[in-house]
Amino acid sequence: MLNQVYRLVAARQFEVQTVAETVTANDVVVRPRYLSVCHADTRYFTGQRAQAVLRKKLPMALIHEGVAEVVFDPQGQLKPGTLVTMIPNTPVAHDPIIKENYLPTSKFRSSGYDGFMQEFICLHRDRILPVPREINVEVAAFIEMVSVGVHGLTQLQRTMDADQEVMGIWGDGNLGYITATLVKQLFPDSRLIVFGRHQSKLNYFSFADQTYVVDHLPEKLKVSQAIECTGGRGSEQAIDQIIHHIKPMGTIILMGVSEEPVDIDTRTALAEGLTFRGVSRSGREDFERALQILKASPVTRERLQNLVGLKRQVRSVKDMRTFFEAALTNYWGKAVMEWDV
Ligand SMILES: NC(=O)C1=CN([C@@H]2O[C@H](COP(=O)(O)OP(=O)(O)OC[C@H]3O[C@@H](n4cnc5c(N)ncnc54)[C@H](OP(=O)(O)O)[C@@H]3O)[C@@H](O)[C@H]2O)C=CC1
Ligand SMILES: O=C(CO)[C@H](O)[C@H](O)COP(=O)(O)O
Ligand SMILES: [Zn+2]
Repeated sequence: MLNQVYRLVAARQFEVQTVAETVTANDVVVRPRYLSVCHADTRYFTGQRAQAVLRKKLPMALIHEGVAEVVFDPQGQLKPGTLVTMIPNTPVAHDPIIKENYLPTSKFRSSGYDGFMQEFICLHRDRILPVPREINVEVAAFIEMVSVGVHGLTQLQRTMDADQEVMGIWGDGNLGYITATLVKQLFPDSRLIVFGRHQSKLNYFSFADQTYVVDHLPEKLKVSQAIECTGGRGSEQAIDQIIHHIKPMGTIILMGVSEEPVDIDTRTALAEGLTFRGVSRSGREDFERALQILKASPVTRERLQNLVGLKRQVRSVKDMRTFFEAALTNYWGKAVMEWDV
């Protein structure tokens, strides 16, 4: 099969390249319909990664969040037109202990391997899952980020002590919002507090029990467990604040990505017996759990609909660049492309 792949070749520059691909009986060919932008993609688009990283990874098709429709299933199990979510992590090995998203051999799309900005995508059949009809296509575009939130909270459940009284989320952006909606489903009896930098963004978290702008925290405020969803330079301040506002022996889930190493007050972390758990990406089981939650919970679907911040049709290489530029200045929510190339 000859495929058109839309690759980032240098900062802010996309090019179409024709690639010959072999479709085996274990694959399914899909056509992307709606694609959603992650911070990881904008870091490549703007050339924010280290030069050595860019040299190694580009040219590469961006995007690892998206929904597609089936074009051809060699086994005839999936009908053409079936809406599917695509799992960007592609494991090439199995380990009884290490999850697929932490295996160094796994290939992750739009991080060294071509992402979803393609005419067709040929995926192994275990890398797609049908999307229940209850889920709106724009929300379906960012199921991957929902699955990362699910993975983070699953890891929290496996690590934390018995105290579920107050869950604290640091970060008032996309990941913070998604994780907050999931906390309401997975920890229904807990109080949810969201900590952010912008009152105008915190206003969207109307379902949280409390929100705070981070420069006005009551000294005595304590959370039982904490989830960091800030990333970038903000994560140092967030981690420091978490260390000083979490109860002894609490667990801190770290999800934000920082280009530079950040300082951590280990003296206090040691004295209070804190646990830090890094969480990155997700695997098939997290996608399955995310789909179950979305199917079963109309209120979660409604809340996630509020996260669609920018939606535009993309039909050409020129549109791709214009869309990414618009995504960079989009203040609230996910930027979703209606992929029509
Ligand atoms: N682990 C994983 O697998 C994944 C990680 N990520 C990462 O998560 C991070 C967040 O992504 P996303 O939500 O899309 O980004 P957003 O920019 O939408 O959200 C981050 C928000 O956190 C705010 N913030 C910054 N510093 C603090 C602070 N100290 N306390 C509270 N809030 C703060 C930011 O404000 P301001 O803009 O003013 O700085 C911004 O509003 C990124 O680094 C992204 O790469 C994303 C997906 C998956
Ligand atoms: O967004 C993510 C998962 O959804 C990850 O943060 C992303 O994959 C990290 O990749 P990279 O190392 O290329 O920045
Ligand atoms: Zn991502």
